[in-house]
Amino acid sequence: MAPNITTTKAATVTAKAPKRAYVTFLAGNGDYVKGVVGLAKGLRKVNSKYPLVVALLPDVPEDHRKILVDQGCIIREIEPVYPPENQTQFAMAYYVINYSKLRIWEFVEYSKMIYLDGDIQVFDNIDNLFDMEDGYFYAVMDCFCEKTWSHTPQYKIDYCQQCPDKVQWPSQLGPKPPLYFNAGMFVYEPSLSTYEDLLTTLKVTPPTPFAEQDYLNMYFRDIYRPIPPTYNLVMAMLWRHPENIELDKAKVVHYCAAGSKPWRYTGKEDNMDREDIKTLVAKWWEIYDDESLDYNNVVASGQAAEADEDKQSGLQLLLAALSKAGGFVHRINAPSAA
Ligand SMILES: O=c1ccn([C@@H]2O[C@H](COP(=O)(O)OP(=O)(O)O)[C@@H](O)[C@H]2O)c(=O)[nH]1
Ligand SMILES: OC[C@H]1O[C@H](O[C@@H]2[C@@H](O)[C@H](O)[C@@H](O)[C@H](O)[C@@H]2O)[C@H](O)[C@@H](O)[C@H]1O
Ligand SMILES: [Mn+2]
Repeated sequence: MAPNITTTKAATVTAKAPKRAYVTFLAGNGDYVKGVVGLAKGLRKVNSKYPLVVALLPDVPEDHRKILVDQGCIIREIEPVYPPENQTQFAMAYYVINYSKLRIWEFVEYSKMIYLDGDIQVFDNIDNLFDMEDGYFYAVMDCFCEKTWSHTPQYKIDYCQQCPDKVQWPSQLGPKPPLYFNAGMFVYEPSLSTYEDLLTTLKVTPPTPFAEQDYLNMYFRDIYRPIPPTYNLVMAMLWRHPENIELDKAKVVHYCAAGSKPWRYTGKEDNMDREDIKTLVAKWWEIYDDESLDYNNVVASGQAAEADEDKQSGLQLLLAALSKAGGFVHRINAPSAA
């Protein structure tokens, strides 16, 4: 029921709500900044209630930082984190910088955060994930079928957690690997004690091909809870396990397959000429190119709407005062009695 013109002062003082935010990671002076701009605009398009924090390495240039601030991002410079000296061949050489993601556990001004890679786009609102039960690490299960996994026993025997009944795990290989998540998207709670322990444990953990993704899976294996693939569509699932995917239900798309980064897309790599990939890349560019989603335009249009609202409410106040002077009070905005 709409209030009449007299208003009452809010008497209650609300307790400070725990702060929540999305967070991503940016390194280097290359084109991943486009991924982060796209992510910031995508979160705005789905009307997320929470800001996007960008944890960035010192090598991110000033002009890229300004682009991100102009898109409403909160930028936080972090120091790199390197794994112990090792001879490991990472699945991708640049994965070594991904250990720096661990710094986001230090952002304890936030009670809960959702980490999203810069090559992720959010096409539907996922703010609900912040309300999941505390004390767990939530992420989507990965797939072992791409050749990036060729170093693993599961790849060699054609075993994948996405279809555990296809190939039985042979007992001679020891226990079946625990559920394994993709570290491009996860829901977590920043904590200084966890942060310190992550860095201390890293010093004595030999690095492995999927770098911080392997490490996070090892570290959080006891509190990891899988969430549906709608929250992180790992691109290779489209051709590896289409039976597990409902593309039109994908809320979050992870452009992690080789050649799928929208801002570098040529369509030449394996699987990149698929119609669904072309559509997903086009959907990413639609958001990236949409100027109405630019932070400054959204603020400006919000200010215009506010000014218009003020004008409207000023007019209504005047009308009400006039009608009161005439002996009766208009109920403002009151829906006409049915
Ligand atoms: O040169 C780089 C490489 C990686 N990243 C960040 O690290 C994340 C993980 O790398 P990537 O997504 O390429 O790994 P993938 O998911 O494709 O294995 C990226 O999404 C970016 O947020 C970056 O900022 N600059
Ligand atoms: O540093 C290791 C990276 O490992 C993961 O990417 C992989 C993984 O998804 C494989 O399963 C795919 O086959 C592969 O294409 C993809 O690059 C994370 O997405 C990324 O954030 C980061 O942790
Ligand atoms: Mn990624």
